[in-house]
Amino acid sequence: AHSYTKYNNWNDSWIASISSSNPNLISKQVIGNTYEGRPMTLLKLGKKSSSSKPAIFMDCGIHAREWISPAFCQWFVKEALSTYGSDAQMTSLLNQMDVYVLPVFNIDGYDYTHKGSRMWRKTRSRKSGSSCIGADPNRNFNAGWCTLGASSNPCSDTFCGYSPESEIEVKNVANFIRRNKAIIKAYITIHSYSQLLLFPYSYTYDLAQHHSELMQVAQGASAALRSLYGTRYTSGPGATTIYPAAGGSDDWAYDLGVKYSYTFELRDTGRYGFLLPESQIKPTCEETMLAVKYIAAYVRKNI
Ligand SMILES: Nc1ncc(C[C@H](C[SeH])C(=O)O)cc1Cl
Ligand SMILES: [Zn+2]
Ligand SMILES: [Zn+2]
Ligand SMILES: [Zn+2]
Ligand SMILES: [Zn+2]
Ligand SMILES: [Zn+2]
Repeated sequence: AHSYTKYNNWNDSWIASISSSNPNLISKQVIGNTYEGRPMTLLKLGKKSSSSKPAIFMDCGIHAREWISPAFCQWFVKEALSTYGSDAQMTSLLNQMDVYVLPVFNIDGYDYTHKGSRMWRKTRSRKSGSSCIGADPNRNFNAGWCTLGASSNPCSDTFCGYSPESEIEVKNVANFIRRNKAIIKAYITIHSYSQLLLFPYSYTYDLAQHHSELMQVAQGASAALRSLYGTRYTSGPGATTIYPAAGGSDDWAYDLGVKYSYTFELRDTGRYGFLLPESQIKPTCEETMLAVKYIAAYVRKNI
């Protein structure tokens, strides 16, 4: 059975049940399949409307071993549906915008961490000529592709792929965002761990055009997050806040024109790392809800 306070392996039973639970607020669409043929189902949250509303796109599970990430996307969907009508921020958000949620980006890799090696990070694609498997989806986007902080060695955990968007999962998501870039006002991608709120750029030390605004919003979101349990986050551009690296989804979305583009690195700071205990799922998700709702509210007021 499904539990929001356990790490569930990917299975479309939750997707199927949650996406049919409230036709006025949630629907689903498959944006393509993974390398191993699993459907990438995108959930669309928002008050049903005949015309398309401005939207936020959020993905989880780009990196297979970062289990708290998909747990958060599931939590967000549950909270959105259960607090719509009672929570003012969530009600306004879903009335005025749509929120697209991709609960698990890298399904093949995520499934492999349950059945194979827990510390797997990449996709599970195979190419003749190499015995090594997969590429790092967050080095495979067409944003300074493979220029720094990535490897062209297929056996590396940060292998950038054979070309930009060579990974079908990356291609599927990039296509959806490209097709909908007129309505997508914000991109949020959830990772772990380190407790960071990152924004462009990672592929260069140059400051983004909207650096000061992005920093302001990040600091507000981190403060909202800290207000619940005191969890401390560091905000800043990826290059100086974590490490310089190219091919990331946030940089790509930003350069496409999605101004509010953020990467979350959730709990913790290294004690458990990727193996965050299930006892921390609830507190981590509740505090992160505050940060995501802060960003969403800011975007909504600045459409
Ligand atoms: N644009 C980016 N934004 C964030 C990060 C950090 C994540 C942390 Se898991 C990664 O290494 O892929 C990396 C890049 Cl390349
Ligand atoms: Zn389940
Ligand atoms: Zn499992
Ligand atoms: Zn990651
Ligand atoms: Zn990480
Ligand atoms: Zn809650």
